[in-house]
Amino acid sequence: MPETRNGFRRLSALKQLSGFFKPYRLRLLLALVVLLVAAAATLALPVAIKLLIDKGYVLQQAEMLRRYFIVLLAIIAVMAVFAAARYYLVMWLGERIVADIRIKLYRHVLSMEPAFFETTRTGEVLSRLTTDTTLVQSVVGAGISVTLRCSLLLIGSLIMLSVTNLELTGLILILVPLILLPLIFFGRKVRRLSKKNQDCIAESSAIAGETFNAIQVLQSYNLDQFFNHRFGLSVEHAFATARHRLTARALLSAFAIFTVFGALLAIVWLGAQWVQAGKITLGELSQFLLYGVMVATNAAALSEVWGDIQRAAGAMERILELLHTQSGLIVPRQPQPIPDIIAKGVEFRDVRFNYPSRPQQHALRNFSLDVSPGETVALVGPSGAGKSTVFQLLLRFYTPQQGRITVAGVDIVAADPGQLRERIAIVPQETAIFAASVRENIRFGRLDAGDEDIVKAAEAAAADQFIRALPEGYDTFLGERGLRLSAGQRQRIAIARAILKNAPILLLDEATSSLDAESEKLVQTALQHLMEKRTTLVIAHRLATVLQADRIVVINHGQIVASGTHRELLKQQGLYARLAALQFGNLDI
Ligand SMILES: Nc1ncnc2c1ncn2[C@@H]1O[C@H](COP(=O)(O)OP(=O)(O)OP(=O)(O)O)[C@@H](O)[C@H]1O
Repeated sequence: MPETRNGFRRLSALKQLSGFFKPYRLRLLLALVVLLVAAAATLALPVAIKLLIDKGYVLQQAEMLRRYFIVLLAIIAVMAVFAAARYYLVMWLGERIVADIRIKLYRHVLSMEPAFFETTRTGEVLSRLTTDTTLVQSVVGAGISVTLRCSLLLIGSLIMLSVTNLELTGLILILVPLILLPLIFFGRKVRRLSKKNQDCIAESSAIAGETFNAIQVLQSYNLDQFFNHRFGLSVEHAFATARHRLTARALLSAFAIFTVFGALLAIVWLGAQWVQAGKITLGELSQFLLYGVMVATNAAALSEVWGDIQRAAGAMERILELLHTQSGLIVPRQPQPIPDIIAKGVEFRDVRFNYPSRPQQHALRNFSLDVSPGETVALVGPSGAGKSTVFQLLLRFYTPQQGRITVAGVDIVAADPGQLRERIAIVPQETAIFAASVRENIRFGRLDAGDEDIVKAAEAAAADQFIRALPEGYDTFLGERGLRLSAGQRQRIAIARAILKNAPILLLDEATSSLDAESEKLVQTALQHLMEKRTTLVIAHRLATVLQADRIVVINHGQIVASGTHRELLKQQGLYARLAALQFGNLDI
């Protein structure tokens, strides 16, 4: 029984759906009314048929017959109209609520701090956004409707049965569970087998996806035979599980048809004898049979939908867990405004920080750095020294455990993170290109920018020329399946984006990938434009950049170990001299 108890416990997750129903209370009420009317019409049908047979046919009264036919037609019309209205209203609610859940989930996930994405796999979040919400939709839409309708019809037809004939009702109450229990048992087995079948199909799709992505490697190593065999095995495995499922399903239908119709036959046989003996009328027997069928079909539908509801409750549980995850970023109630024109620059004062996932290891410690307005400071240090961490903290993706960071004299913890990020433009090492046109991709720097501003930004980023040479110029679609840009071109798009943003602070993570001399020159020119009159922090990988910087700060093990100009630092013969020799090669400048 623990599975059932667990099932009931899980159902409490579905209760939380009521909050999502709130804005649509009127529609919900209307759906319930429509549901009731449709159920009442369905329940009235056997009574009308009984009257038609007994009063119309048996008594051979033409006028009566016509009248009952009209009543029957009216009942059928009400059933049809209200069933359609019920379907539309209930399914509408399902679609609407799931759309609301999706929007809320996406908004929530987007507001999470980067630490959340370190511990949660993107695939998992995506699956909650798509698969889990679809499961919930099946319940909110069809599931609730089926449960309510079938419960109403089951109870209604049982009452009507007992009113019609108590003895036969007793017989039905014995027969229905006898038929249903094995059917439910078999049904579960079939469901388990179809899940297994789905998993096998998913596995073969995964193999196909993997090979299509690596098609060049696969062909160059002549691996087609190998993967043909592997894919074939996986498909055959899926076929074998499908065969199992089909066998079980076929047996299930044979059993269902035989038992259901057998039971009906038994009732008809018994009923026919009673009709002959004058115990009941023919109409009563027909009415009884119809209610009997209603009891059986609705009980079957309810048992079927129970599994769906449980699965949806599990999905809802996972969705709620995600919705209730709090972002670690604390936003002050009354944030201190950061002035637009930064007269005081950026200051790190005695900052100590370790990433949440590595509490023992300081990514930065005793870190103090002043960057004056308009100054360019180059950060240099070995891999893992903490250079990117400086950026992460300044953007307030994380909060330091000790010390403070101020921008224009305002402690960033007291500021609104949105406003803080408005004041900062970042050019990362790897440019994110979205599935949109070149123009839109640059516009992400400032969403309200006009087309002219975009072209100007692209010109300043030395990107205009290559963009115009693309098949559709600025309207060329970039992205996953779109045109591929070279590394240098991608960087210049990112620079154009940052120029368009026109923020007073610039964070620049220079790409380590080497560009050819021509692109290198273009990117450097673009960067010069970008750094003009901005307070700039740059993680430097190129000699030209360090030479241009007002100051170079050398970081090692999360601490500043030296600072000065290129020449000064070279003279000290310390870490910088060694790094520079390795990274920049020729130092005779
Ligand atoms: N998200 C994270 N979670 C845990 N530890 C991290 C995280 N990001 C960086 N670190 C660790 O913090 C330290 C500083 O990393 P950081 O990325 O700032 O170095 P870096 O100087 O930018 O290195 P590189 O030049 O290789 O990019 C490293 O030891 C790194 O392993």
